[in-house]
Amino acid sequence: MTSTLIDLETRHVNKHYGDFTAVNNVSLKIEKGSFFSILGPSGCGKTTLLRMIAGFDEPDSGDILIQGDSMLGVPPNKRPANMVFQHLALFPMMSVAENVAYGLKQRKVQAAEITKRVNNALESVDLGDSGNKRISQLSGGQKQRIAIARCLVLEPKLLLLDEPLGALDLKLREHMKVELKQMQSRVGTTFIYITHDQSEALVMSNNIAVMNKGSFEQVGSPSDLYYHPETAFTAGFVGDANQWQASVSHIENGVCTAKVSDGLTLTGHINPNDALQTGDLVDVFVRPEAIKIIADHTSQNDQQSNQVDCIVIDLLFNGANSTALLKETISNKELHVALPQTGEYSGLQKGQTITIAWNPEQTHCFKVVS
Ligand SMILES: Nc1ncnc2c1ncn2[C@@H]1O[C@H](COP(=O)(O)OP(=O)(O)OP(=O)(O)O)[C@@H](O)[C@H]1O
Repeated sequence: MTSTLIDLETRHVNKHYGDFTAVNNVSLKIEKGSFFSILGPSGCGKTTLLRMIAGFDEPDSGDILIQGDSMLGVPPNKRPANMVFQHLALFPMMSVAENVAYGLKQRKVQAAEITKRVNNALESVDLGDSGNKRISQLSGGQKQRIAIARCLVLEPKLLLLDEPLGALDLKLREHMKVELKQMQSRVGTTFIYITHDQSEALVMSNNIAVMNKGSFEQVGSPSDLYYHPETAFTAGFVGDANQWQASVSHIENGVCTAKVSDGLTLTGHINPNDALQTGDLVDVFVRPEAIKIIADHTSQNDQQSNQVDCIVIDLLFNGANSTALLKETISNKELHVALPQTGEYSGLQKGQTITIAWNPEQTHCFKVVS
């Protein structure tokens, strides 16, 4: 039986700045050769965690192991990990190849070996023909790839990437997402990528840790996090969602019915980790693509669960991601509904009243913790 190799393990890692807890009891295991992202809002502790993995900061307690060896007290340059920063520090006076060779020269590697490894590293980032160029001759995305090649040439076990696409414009960022994912699977090095951008994390990663206020909320594959969020924070942060707060009136077989204060009734799946009781408040989440427009306005005196009349406020065209902005007529809440590209709803008009509905299976309810 083959056992999975773990490249990085953190055990109950904590980091405080005075009274403030920046990283709170974080334990994780990252498999060799995977693309792992740490996703969370600004200030949640991502960079602090990555800096401890790289060795720029030490944890107050807990342990960090790379391929089974504790890294406590090991300086950054002695760890088999390299870090790519958002603002790269390429040397403008050197050629591309000299930039990539820099770390190997510092390590006194022989000239012929340096040439071979630099060429391989440039090939791996698809810039095999750019060795003689000046840094100023490269585009933003090419510079970012050189920064990665400069780390890959040192053959680290872990490549740590701190929001490396943050400084690029939107179009280039979209392009680089795909490039980075392909590059990682080509070289096979374990990538640990931190970002506040959920679409970057979803597109590139094998696994993602969602981080909030110094702790991990959930670790899982992109589709796990998207379809089976385990906390309200994950449901709201990963992907788009419509959200209500409602009071639970009935519980049966893992499903609850809850009423929004103005009368809208919602039915959805209860988070298995919540010990929910009648009368509790729940946050209820429904994805825009889970909602169906079931009819032109049908006047209903008897409101059914997960069904409501809405007025079309606006149609937000964004190619395949087009949505309708609606206002539901019971609580006046604004909702986003995905518009399928089949042309099904092409006749929709601003100001029109329609009826929408959605399935309890695609509705997630989380107990509000006061
Ligand atoms: N050296 C420090 N001294 C005091 N507080 C710090 C220090 N470094 C970070 N912090 C605080 O710790 C928290 C986490 O910071 P960190 O940089 O890890 O967040 P982040 O998730 O990477 O955010 P961003 O996406 O904005 O970079 C923040 O509230 C920050 O103000």
